[in-house]
Amino acid sequence: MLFARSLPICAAMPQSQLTFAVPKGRILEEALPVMARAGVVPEDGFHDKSNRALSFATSREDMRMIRVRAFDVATFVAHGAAQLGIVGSDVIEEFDYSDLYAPVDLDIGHCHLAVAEPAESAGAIGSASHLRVATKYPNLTRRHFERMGIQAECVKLNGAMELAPSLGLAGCIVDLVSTGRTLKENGLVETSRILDISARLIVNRAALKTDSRVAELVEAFRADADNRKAA
Ligand SMILES: Nc1ncnc2c1ncn2[C@@H]1O[C@H](COP(=O)(O)OP(=O)(O)OP(=O)(O)O)[C@@H](O)[C@H]1O
Ligand SMILES: O=P(O)(O)OC[C@H]1O[C@H](OP(=O)(O)OP(=O)(O)O)[C@H](O)[C@@H]1O
Repeated sequence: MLFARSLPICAAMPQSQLTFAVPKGRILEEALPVMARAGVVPEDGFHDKSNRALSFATSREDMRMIRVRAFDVATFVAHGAAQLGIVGSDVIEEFDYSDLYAPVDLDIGHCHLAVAEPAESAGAIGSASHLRVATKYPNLTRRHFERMGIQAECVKLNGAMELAPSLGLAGCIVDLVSTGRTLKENGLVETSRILDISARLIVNRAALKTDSRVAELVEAFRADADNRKAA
């Protein structure tokens, strides 16, 4: 305590490292140019697919980039382990973390969350009072069906949801759709659209309040998004 009080206040004190979390899959390709325009470029090793490192230096000395699963981006940022991140609004809505703030819609990673049923019995769930649903999004799914007065029992899967109805695991699925090809090729049809999705810049609320670099980055991403909208 005595030591902390006697520390001199020095303007040139080194700043702590910022951590920027990005999802490792499909959003990444679209996110990298957006990040570059905001002044954040990962080191060359980031693009090497055989590289097993998860944390990378960036063009900013005071920032590293971590590459994690999409759902984990929100977890790292909400807990303050990363100050900033990019993630789909599906993930933000599913978790609903109070410490997470999503100030900029990046207008990339567009898709939507939908209910899909077997083509041969499409519409059948409308009359059910209880349903078994395969999904990666149990919270959004329960909320959606509650609004319809249907109790949804969710079977949590992490991928290949489309297999569940034909194998008797669930009556329908709630999953992401972009081209619709996966549904079609697996004998399913979309019967209800739940949520339109795009990728967002997310920040930890406490970091935004206490670190001016976070607020500056939010402004840089916002200016870029506004420029693209105006173009
Ligand atoms: N067709 C699509 N299918 C899945 N996600 C899509 C699609 N189109 C856009 N997205 C967005 O991409 C996000 C997934 O991002 P990404 O693939 O980069 O993460 P990931 O870490 O590889 O995901 P996972 O945890 O499934 O491995 C979704 O949360 C969604 O917001
Ligand atoms: O409408 P489409 O363009 O066909 O895209 C939708 C598919 O893409 C996603 O899966 P992904 O490829 O991310 O694999 P996953 O099943 O492992 O999540 C999603 O879960 C759908 O299965």
